[in-house]
Amino acid sequence: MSGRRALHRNGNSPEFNLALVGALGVGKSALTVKYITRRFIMEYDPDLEGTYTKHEDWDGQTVTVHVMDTCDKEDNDPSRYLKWADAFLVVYSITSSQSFQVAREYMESISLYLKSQGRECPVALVGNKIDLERYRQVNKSEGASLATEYETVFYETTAAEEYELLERVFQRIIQEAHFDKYGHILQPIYVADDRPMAWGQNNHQTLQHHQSSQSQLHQQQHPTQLHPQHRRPKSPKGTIEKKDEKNQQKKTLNKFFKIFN
Ligand SMILES: Nc1nc2c(ncn2[C@@H]2O[C@H](COP(=O)(O)OP(=O)(O)OP(=O)(O)O)[C@@H](O)[C@H]2O)c(=O)[nH]1
Repeated sequence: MSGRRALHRNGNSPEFNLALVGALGVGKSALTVKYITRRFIMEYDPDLEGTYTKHEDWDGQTVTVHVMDTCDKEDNDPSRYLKWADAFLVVYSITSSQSFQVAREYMESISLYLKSQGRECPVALVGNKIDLERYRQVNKSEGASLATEYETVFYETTAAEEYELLERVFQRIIQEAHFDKYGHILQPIYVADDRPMAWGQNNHQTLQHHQSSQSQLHQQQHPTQLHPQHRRPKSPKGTIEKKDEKNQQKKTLNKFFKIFN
């Protein structure tokens, strides 16, 4: 093994706050718990808002991910998660057109909030419950087009089936959040011939495992995912040099995603 590893710039362990938002019943709790525990649990208290933490081993370093399963009620102030989050997953259920409308409203309000703060932040639009295809009310193309409108990535997934189906959603958003927060790419481990290998021991992934899950996911991803330069270009911060450097790194990031897809 060549041991080409990314060293974290400031020596601290990367840490991210991800907020899942969306209408009631779309599966925010199910996705959160599945990501944290790899288990699908059928019922949750609908009024319970919780934050869960997972430590992942990426490229030999511990990445700490805090996930907030939000529960918006009329009198709740959304700034609790808008201020807190480094990245957002806007979730709807493919079996509910109404939840898709709510997702649209979330996309708009998050976008307005970030603009008002001069912030850039990764957002992913996630259509959940694809195991319930026969009850589908929201076409994949509608999801893709909403994501394109807001220049975000788009996934369809399910909390009820293979862990890998949703793992990729979280991994992608974590990688983007890492790039935005720390300015460099969280790299996978490399083997001697420079091919990506496992993402980390705690992820229990082998190359073969990873490739098969990626090929499944490829079917479900919107093409803009493979071309990050086509999305989220708004409100760049910092100097032009910094921007160029970031663009260069984004291209590299893009290359990694191509490798995995
Ligand atoms: N078949 C299927 N059911 C799911 C999936 N995700 C969630 N569910 C079910 O949908 C229902 C609502 O899921 P929750 O995770 O509670 O949804 P939520 O978005 O957290 O909504 P609240 O708990 O009401 O805030 C539960 O009965 C889950 O078991 C999925 O991917 N597939």
